[in-house]
Amino acid sequence: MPLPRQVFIAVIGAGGVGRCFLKQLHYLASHLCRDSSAPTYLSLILLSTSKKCLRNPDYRSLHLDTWEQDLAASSTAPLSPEELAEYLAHAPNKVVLVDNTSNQALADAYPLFLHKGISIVTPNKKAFSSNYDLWKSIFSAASNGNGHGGGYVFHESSVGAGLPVICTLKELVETGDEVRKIEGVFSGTMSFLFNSFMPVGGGGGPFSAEVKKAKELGYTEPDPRDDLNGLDVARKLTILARIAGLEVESPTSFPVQSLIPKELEGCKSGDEFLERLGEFDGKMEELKKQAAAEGKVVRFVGSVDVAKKEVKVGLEKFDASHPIAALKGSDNIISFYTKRYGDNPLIIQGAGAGGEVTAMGVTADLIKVLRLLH
Ligand SMILES: NC(=O)C1=CN([C@@H]2O[C@H](COP(=O)(O)OP(=O)(O)OC[C@H]3O[C@@H](n4cnc5c(N)ncnc54)[C@H](OP(=O)(O)O)[C@@H]3O)[C@@H](O)[C@H]2O)C=CC1
Ligand SMILES: N[C@@H](CC=O)C(=O)O
Ligand code: NA
Repeated sequence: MPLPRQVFIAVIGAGGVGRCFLKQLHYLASHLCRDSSAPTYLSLILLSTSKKCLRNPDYRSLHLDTWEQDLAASSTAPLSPEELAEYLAHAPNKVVLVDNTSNQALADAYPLFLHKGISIVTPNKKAFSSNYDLWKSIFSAASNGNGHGGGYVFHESSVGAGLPVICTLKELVETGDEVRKIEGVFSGTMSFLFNSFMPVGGGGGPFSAEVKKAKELGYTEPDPRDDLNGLDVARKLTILARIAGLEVESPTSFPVQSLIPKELEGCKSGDEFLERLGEFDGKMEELKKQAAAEGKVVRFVGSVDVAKKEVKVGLEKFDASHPIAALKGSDNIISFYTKRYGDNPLIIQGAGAGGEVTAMGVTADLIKVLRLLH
């Protein structure tokens, strides 16, 4: 007999973000079940990486305190998205799927999960920034705002990690403000790279060494080339532009500046790319010198001009006194220019990458779904 107000959780991906999410889920589950007035029991019923899967055939709970050893000991292969949807659709309680991967096939299956009443929370940008048809299928299958029995979907951490970027933009739009322009630094990796390699006042180590550091710190995409080619920022701007009402077809349908040297475009793997990147440190030093000669620094930025229907992504020079030049660490800064806010934009700033802050956005989205399910 299922416990009252029990919700099943299936987690795909246990990397930098996934393992922080599992820790936060453990905290949340133990707090929610102690609420004597309305306890909610969260049960982890499936956990999968690209190589292994952990699940009990009768949907019995997995152990949140020993998942790592249990997963390592498992010899069960991961399910395909279709098998996963089937398995979760037959669960005797409501299910929330937590996609902590950057997998496109799983993202393509979101409409299938939602149609089956399975809710989704995720930091994965792929579903919301690929072709516009997928975006439409996801939001017509989801119950968000139209309550027709599908699951709910939330993806706050797909832009600005845990920073409240998507919910803020949605509230501006839903309350009738006119969003005119969104601009800023949207990549934790790019922010870290340029803040460290080209700090205001001079100094900074070789560019390639900072790229390796950003990967070690868990800021980059699984393959750091997805950050350096500008596509990660282009995906985030595609998501924001769509929420602001622009029908952007894909993240490659507007100008995106890539920092991948032409000679390294053919690298077979991210590791080969990282090994050879040092050969191009001289070019980045040149860029730094040119900007310094004008008393400026270079930063990787993006913008959505809603009125002009223009999106762009690339390098720009900034005076040392500009707030973008003064960012630290992996900070993002995102400015919303709207009719209500006039010339003084609404600004959101803070860490834009990292396991804990990204998982926080995912866990907060899970809490939003739990409130809607009950
Ligand atoms: N890191 C960050 O700061 C931020 C990340 N994000 C997004 O969060 C997501 C996760 O990022 P991060 O944790 O850093 O990435 P990692 O590479 O550290 O982890 C990815 C995890 O997903 C698993 N995985 C990949 N493909 C599949 C698949 N087909 N089936 C099951 N599991 C799969 C991997 O399995 P295996 O262990 O077997 O390789 C791994 O456990 C990405 O979409 C990223 O864009 C968003 C905001 C910030
Ligand atoms: N690789 C991304 C992670 C968050 O989306 C970044 O660096 O911003
Ligand atoms: Na966010």
